[in-house]
Amino acid sequence: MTPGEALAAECARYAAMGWMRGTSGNLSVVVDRDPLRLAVTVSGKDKGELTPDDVVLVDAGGNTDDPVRVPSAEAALHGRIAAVSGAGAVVHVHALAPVVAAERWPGGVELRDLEMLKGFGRRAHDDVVVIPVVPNGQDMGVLGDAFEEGFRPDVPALLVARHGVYVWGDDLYQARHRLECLEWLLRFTVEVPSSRR
Ligand SMILES: CSCCC(=O)C(=O)COP(=O)(O)O
Ligand SMILES: [Zn+2]
Repeated sequence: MTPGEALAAECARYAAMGWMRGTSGNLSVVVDRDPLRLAVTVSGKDKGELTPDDVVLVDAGGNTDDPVRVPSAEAALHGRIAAVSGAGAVVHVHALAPVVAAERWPGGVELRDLEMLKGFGRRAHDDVVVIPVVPNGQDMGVLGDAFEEGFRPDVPALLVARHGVYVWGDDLYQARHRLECLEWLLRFTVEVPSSRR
């Protein structure tokens, strides 16, 4: 499968889950590590209807020399996450539970004692996972600096307040599995009163 085919297929899956409403969300895969180059989804299109041609090659700063396609407005944050974490794929969706969780716990969202933590690469018990939250903004350099400040190699996710969630992994499939488990964990956390958790 080409990067374009894989990105379009993953977008269709997330869109069907209601996590890419409107034209929201963007995905990327690393196609070269040195220098870093990523294939990222185009900006402003319905991500449930992408074709394999709707991807753009960008550098670590999100810049492209493609004369036609416009990369995601968030391509530079994908580049920063891939550079800092070593991830091979970065996914960003606008699912609701991550945004509600970030709103309630702007200092970071604590997760513990849940079996689904294993799907996020952590232990179900005797472990506390804190998902960092950064303020939203339109400057990807500022967002990237905030991400890097709170980066921990054992937490492959970032919540952007009033915006959405980023998750990454070795490839699109690991990123997807982590995202699906994290969304479940965050939904549980916002829906179940703290006295029951
Ligand atoms: C209604 S979506 C607003 C922009 C955004 O947050 C997003 O994820 C999509 O941006 P892109 O440039 O990748 O289409
Ligand atoms: Zn977004």
